[in-house]
Amino acid sequence: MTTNARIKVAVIGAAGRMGSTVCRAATAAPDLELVGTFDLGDDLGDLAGADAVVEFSVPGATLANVRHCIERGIHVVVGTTGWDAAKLAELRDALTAHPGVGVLIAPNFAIGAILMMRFAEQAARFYESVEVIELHHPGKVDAPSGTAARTASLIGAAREAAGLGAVPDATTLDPEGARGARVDGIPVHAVRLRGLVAHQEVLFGTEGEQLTIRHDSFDRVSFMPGVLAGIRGVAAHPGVTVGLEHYLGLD
Ligand SMILES: NC(=O)C1=CN([C@@H]2O[C@H](COP(=O)(O)OP(=O)(O)OC[C@H]3O[C@@H](n4cnc5c(N)ncnc54)[C@H](OP(=O)(O)O)[C@@H]3O)[C@@H](O)[C@H]2O)C=CC1
Ligand SMILES: O=C(O)C1=N[C@H](C(=O)O)C[C@H](O)C1
Repeated sequence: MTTNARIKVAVIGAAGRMGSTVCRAATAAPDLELVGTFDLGDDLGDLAGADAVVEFSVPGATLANVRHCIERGIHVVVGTTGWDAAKLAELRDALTAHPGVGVLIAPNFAIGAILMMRFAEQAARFYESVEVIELHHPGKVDAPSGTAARTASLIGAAREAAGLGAVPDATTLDPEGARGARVDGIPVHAVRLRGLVAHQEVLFGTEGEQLTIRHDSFDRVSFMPGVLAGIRGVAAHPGVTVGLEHYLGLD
């Protein structure tokens, strides 16, 4: 009888809302072994000999943490937000010396959120108007959410490919910024409300009809199947992958 070795996993940001949930999920998974937990101020060292690290910290710290892993040849599954084009370029640069290392950057690990982004991308070319509303718990430090930014970018690219122009909007007077942020030309609005976890609506409009695509994460366990799929798949995906959909056959 052959027994497969368990994947050794360490978690950075382990004391946080997501990190602590990942620790429980990894401990419960029979094919994973939680070997190390790290948080702010801890020496990451050799990350307790982990094969793969899960990183859920803060946007200002994630690049340095991921670099630390890459330099030690350790695969990384990243959920932390704030990965703009400049940070991704630095990451790709760091990986050139470690071509066998896999890094997954996933703006959202919930399967429904991944499908929401895909459906929004598909719908984009059919509608003149679109707006993204993201709604989160008030402990969230970044706005707009990584999911909303990614959704808007995907919609923006799909609109451009379809030859659609700017979304119609006659606003010329908005001293308080009531029309929200713009990401790749798409209006994005952020709500912070006690009691919420992570939610998003994508509103599409054209003459005489509206399409609303909505996803709700009511509990952080919603992210765990995706995180575990990331841990199990990351070694087989060397280089940088943005979006768990590429591990799920959705690309
Ligand atoms: N991709 C996805 O599916 C999801 C992504 N997220 C993202 O994950 C990130 C974390 O979210 P959440 O768990 O709610 O946040 P929390 O604030 O609850 O957790 C972050 C943890 O990281 C710690 N931390 C801060 N700085 C460092 C550092 N330099 N090194 C290691 N740890 C550090 C914090 O410590 P301290 O509190 O002492 O500062 C805290 O314990 C956010 O960017 C969020 O947007 C969240 C949910 C799902
Ligand atoms: O901070 C959160 O909670 C979440 N962050 C991610 C984001 O910014 O998109 C994913 C999810 O929305 C929960």
